[in-house]
This record gives sequence, structure tokens and C-alpha cells, in this order.
Amino acid sequence: MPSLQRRKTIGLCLNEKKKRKLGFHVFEELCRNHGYSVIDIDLTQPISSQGTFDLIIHKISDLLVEAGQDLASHHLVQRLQVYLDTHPYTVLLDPLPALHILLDRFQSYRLLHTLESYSQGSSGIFSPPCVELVTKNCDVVTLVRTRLTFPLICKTRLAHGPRSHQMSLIFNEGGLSEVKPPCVLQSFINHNATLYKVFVVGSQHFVVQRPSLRNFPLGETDQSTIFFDSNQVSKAESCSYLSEAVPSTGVAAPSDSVVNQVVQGLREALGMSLFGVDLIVDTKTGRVAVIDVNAFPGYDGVAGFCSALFSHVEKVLNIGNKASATSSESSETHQPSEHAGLQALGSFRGTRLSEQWPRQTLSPKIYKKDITRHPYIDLRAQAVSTDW
Ligand SMILES: O=P(O)(O)O[C@@H]1[C@@H](OP(=O)(O)O)[C@H](OP(=O)(O)O)[C@H](O)[C@H](OP(=O)(O)O)[C@H]1OP(=O)(O)O
Ligand SMILES: Nc1ncnc2c1ncn2[C@@H]1O[C@H](COP(=O)(O)OP(=O)(O)O)[C@@H](O)[C@H]1O
Ligand SMILES: [Mg+2]
Ligand SMILES: [Mg+2]
Repeated sequence: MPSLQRRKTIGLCLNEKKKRKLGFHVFEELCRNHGYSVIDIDLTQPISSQGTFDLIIHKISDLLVEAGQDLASHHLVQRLQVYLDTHPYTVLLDPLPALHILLDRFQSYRLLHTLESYSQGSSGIFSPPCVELVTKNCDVVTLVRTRLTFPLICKTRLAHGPRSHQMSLIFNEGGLSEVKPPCVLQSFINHNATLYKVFVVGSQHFVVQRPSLRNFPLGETDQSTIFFDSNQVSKAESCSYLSEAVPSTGVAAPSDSVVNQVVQGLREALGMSLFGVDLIVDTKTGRVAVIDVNAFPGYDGVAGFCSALFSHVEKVLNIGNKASATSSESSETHQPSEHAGLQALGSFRGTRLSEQWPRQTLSPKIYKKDITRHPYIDLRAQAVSTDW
């Protein structure tokens, strides 16, 4: 139970590289100047002995991926999960079930297509058609012929880690022989080599323009497959031969209302506060394609990241105060924020997700059974209902 007297304590599970890139000392200073304790959590030690945490900010994507092959990493993640299960008032930014979805492009794109299906295309927002190649035995040619249009972009299923940005552009059926499942094949959308990265921090978001892949002739051509690393294409400083922009045909940037719809839809579906969304504008139709969702991205280009994060943390901790104050009067228990998003989605004109994924279903089952094999969280269409 959070004490209203105790100094609020924020735990960090972030590596030094991430903290340095984000200039995280600014955030830590803001916290301490406003009376919060900030403690780096060592997951190799019992967490309770390191503090009583009101909120934990983390990016343990590496650990979640390693935990699939490595028991020691699995135990570290489980230690965090047990702490959260035994400290229901501790807010986690961001909830682990949502991170599992974003670690797996199959699940991310299922979510994006589900969100799109609820807008019936009325919002001008879509996720490019894609097919999931689980093993080499898939009939990839038939799948491509029936669902996709050339050129295609091929992405690894795993969305995080060094290999996760190794991609290829495929221009004909001959090129399909080179794909290495598990991977996603997605129709390539011409977008004038312009990418819009939307960085979300709580209720705020920031749009940053970035270089991207240039246009290619639509339909099958005899161009051989192009292999590339997306980190060489879409960083602010990228100047890859692949990102030469064709003279822009004046396709406008996504409108504020479209960006708001995408952010709101994902915020409620995932229950996350710190995520990034990559948008491109189809030069043919002007529709906005959602092509990537990232947990706790780099926020490169967002000068006010630390102050935005601090104001979000203050808001969350104050809500926690109010919740514990009311719950000490009433019998109901405070729903930890990790399911707030799923709950919100459920109450967001759809089946109440909590009826389908009550806490005991999401946490122990996943974390006892298959935490590290990117558990399949089936986002059944009927469970998701939000407007785009
Ligand atoms: O390369 P960075 O630091 O700018 O940030 C990466 C992000 O690039 P961005 O700044 O948004 O263009 C990057 O975004 P993209 O996937 O490249 O669109 C990821 O968010 C990446 O995290 P992860 O490896 O997917 O867990 C982010 O990597 P980490 O910084 O979290 O390791
Ligand atoms: N369907 C697509 N059509 C056109 N370009 C795409 C498409 N998907 C991705 N891209 C390009 O490839 C880059 C990397 O793809 P993305 O899905 O964002 O992977 P990553 O997680 O590595 O950033 C994007 O920044 C964009 O330039
Ligand atoms: Mg991306
Ligand atoms: Mg990504």
C-alpha cells in the first residue's frame, strides 16, 4: 500500500547507453528536485531490498528476448514480475504483456490490422497488407499472389535486437526464394522517402520527420533483391543511396487528427505510455500507413523528452495517490495501470478485455509458462474496439 507520507520512489531498469542517449540525468534531476527518490534497480538482487517502488521505468527488451534461450535472464524477468504481482500499487512503465506484443511483428501487425478493421477504412489510416511466414514450408508464392503487391519489404518476426533491423526489398517471385522465416512480407508503399516518427510520452506526442526509402516502380520487375539495415535508412543522420528522395509530389504530412487517432488507438489498445509509431503517406492515395510500433524508442529529435516524461510520471503518481486514498475507503482494489489500457480498450465500446484477460490470466500463466517465447496474446478482433 503506498504511504502518503513516504517519499515517492521511482525505480529505473535502463542500461547506461539508453540513459546517455536520452540525457536521462535531466529527468532524474527533475525528480529529485521535486522530492522523489530515483534508484537504479539491479534485477540480479532482490528488488524489495532495494526500495519500495511506486513506479518503475524500464526497457528490458533485451532481457525479454534473451530469456527465451537463457534461464538466468528468464529468472531476472520473473523476479520483476513477482515483485509487481506482490506490489499491486507499483506502476510499471510500460506493462510487460504489451511489450511482448511489440517484440513480435506478427502480433504488432495483427493489432494494427484489427484497429484498422474497426475504422472500416473511413479514417484514411491503414497498415500495409502483410503475410506471416512461420516456416520455410509456407506456400509463399500463393500467399504473395493472393494478398500482396510487389515490391515487398521483408522484416524479421522479432522486432528488437541487432538482427531485427536487417531487411530486404523483393521485386519479383524469384526473390521470394531468399526469404528466411520466421519473417513478415509486407507490400511496399511508395512514400517519397519521407518517414514520420511519432514519439509518445503519456498524453503528449511529438512528430519528427526522417529520411526513408525512395519510391520504386509498382508491380513485378526484374530488379534483384536489395538487402539493407533500416538503421542506415531512417535515422536523422542517414543518407543511404536507398533514401534518395524523388522530387516530392507534394504529398502532405499526416494531419494532426490522423496522428491523434493513431496514437489514441494504440495507447488504449496497448495501455502504454512510452512508445513510437512510424507513419508514411502513400503517394498514390494520400492515405497514412502505420508501418512500425516501437516500445520506448530513442526519442531522437524530441528536445523536451525528459520534462514530458517527468510530467507524465507526476500525473501517474498523483492518480495512484487518489486511487489508494479512495480504495482505502472502499473495498475495491486499485487496478494496476498495467491493465488499464486493456481495460480501457474493453470498455472502449467492445468486450471488456478484463473478462477475457483478467490479471491472473495475463501474468502468472505467461510468466510461468512461456514468458520468453513471445507468448501468443491473441488479440481477437471482437476484443478490440476503437476508432481510427
Ligand atoms: O537507435 P535509437 O537509440 O535512436 O532508438 C531506437 C529506435 O530508433 P529511433 O530513435 O526511434 O529512430 C528504434 O526505432 P525503429 O524500430 O528503428 O523505428 C527502436 O525503437 C529501437 O528500439 P528496439 O531496438 O526496437 O528495442 C531504439 O533503440 P534503443 O535506443 O531503444 O536501443
Ligand atoms: N510497407 C512499407 N513500405 C515502404 N517502406 C517501408 C515499409 N515498411 C518499412 N518501410 C521502410 O523501412 C524502414 C524500417 O521499417 P520498420 O518497420 O520501421 O522497421 P524498424 O523496426 O527496423 O524501424 C522504415 O523506416 C521505412 O523507411
Ligand atoms: Mg521503424
Ligand atoms: Mg521498430
